[in-house]
Amino acid sequence: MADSPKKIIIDTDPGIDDAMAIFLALQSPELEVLGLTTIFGNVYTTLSTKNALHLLEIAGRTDIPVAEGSHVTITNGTKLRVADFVHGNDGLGNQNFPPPNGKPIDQAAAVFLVEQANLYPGEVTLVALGPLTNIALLDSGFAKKIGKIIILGGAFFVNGNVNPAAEANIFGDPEAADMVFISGADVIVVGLNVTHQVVLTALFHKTILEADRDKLARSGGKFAKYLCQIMDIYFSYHKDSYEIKGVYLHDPATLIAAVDPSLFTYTEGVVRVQTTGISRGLTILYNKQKRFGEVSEWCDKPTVKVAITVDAPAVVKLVMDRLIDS
Ligand SMILES: O=c1[nH]cnc2c1ncn2[C@@H]1O[C@H](CO)[C@@H](O)[C@H]1O
Repeated sequence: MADSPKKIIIDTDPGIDDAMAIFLALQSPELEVLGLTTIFGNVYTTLSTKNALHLLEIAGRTDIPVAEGSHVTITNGTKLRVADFVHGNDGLGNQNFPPPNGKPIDQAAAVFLVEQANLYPGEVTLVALGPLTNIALLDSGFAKKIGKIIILGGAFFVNGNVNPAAEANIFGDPEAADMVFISGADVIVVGLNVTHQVVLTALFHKTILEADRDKLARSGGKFAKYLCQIMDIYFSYHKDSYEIKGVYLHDPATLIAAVDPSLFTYTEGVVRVQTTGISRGLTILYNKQKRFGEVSEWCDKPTVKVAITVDAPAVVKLVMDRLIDS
């Protein structure tokens, strides 16, 4: 008998690549989406919630609940940095879609997460695609009850994307991220060192006939077409910032780690987050290759699994196939 699908909750800040990851999840028979929880990051939380509801309406999956998350960081910070220059003012490529008809459920994200983890102890995978505030709000009981947390965040041994030190999700709430990394939960972290290898190619000159973007546009896939409609700004941001003819698939690659973790390799160690100074948001992995003599902030802390390599062609193929076949 086939395994029953893996129950997942996606904590998200949609976001163009979040939209892609949400659609992918809905297209993956290996997964059952229990709900979406929202957070600030690419946009403010209120807009994340609207976008999550909108995307579920586009998908015809209004049966899936959306629980709104925190509007402030774990330290009550309100000066949030959102990435409208990456995703547009509306988070979805400046398309001015009509507001969604649906509403979030009455439960806050943190309450919904605890309820689902209690309902299915050890069985729920939380895929965290934004800053980690909602998860840091939960106590140690949650770390024990949740099956796995797969996090898009950090930059291990490479530069960040907010500045040379910090990746955007960790930079959004460094204190929260540090709490989650040492929470003792079964955590997998997928950082920029891996997601920057997973590129969806674009046609910018006529010699690349079979760019991924064109295959999506030419396909009849409902999700592929919708994504092509919203993705222009994401492509031009990558061209301007990185001079690449394509886009990084941060959120979709992380979602694929829930579908098939064997497409990645991992190293295990303690991860801490720098919370002060010019390197605020820096993720530091202690890989345990040396036993240090002095007691430090890395001693006796639970380890997490950090993705180190990825079968990028296989991940891109899975993403493409599932969006085209929709
Ligand atoms: O330069 C950037 N600043 C802020 N957010 C970014 C930037 N580039 C990409 N992302 C967004 O942050 C997550 C990965 O770090 C992804 O959700 C991506 O869309």
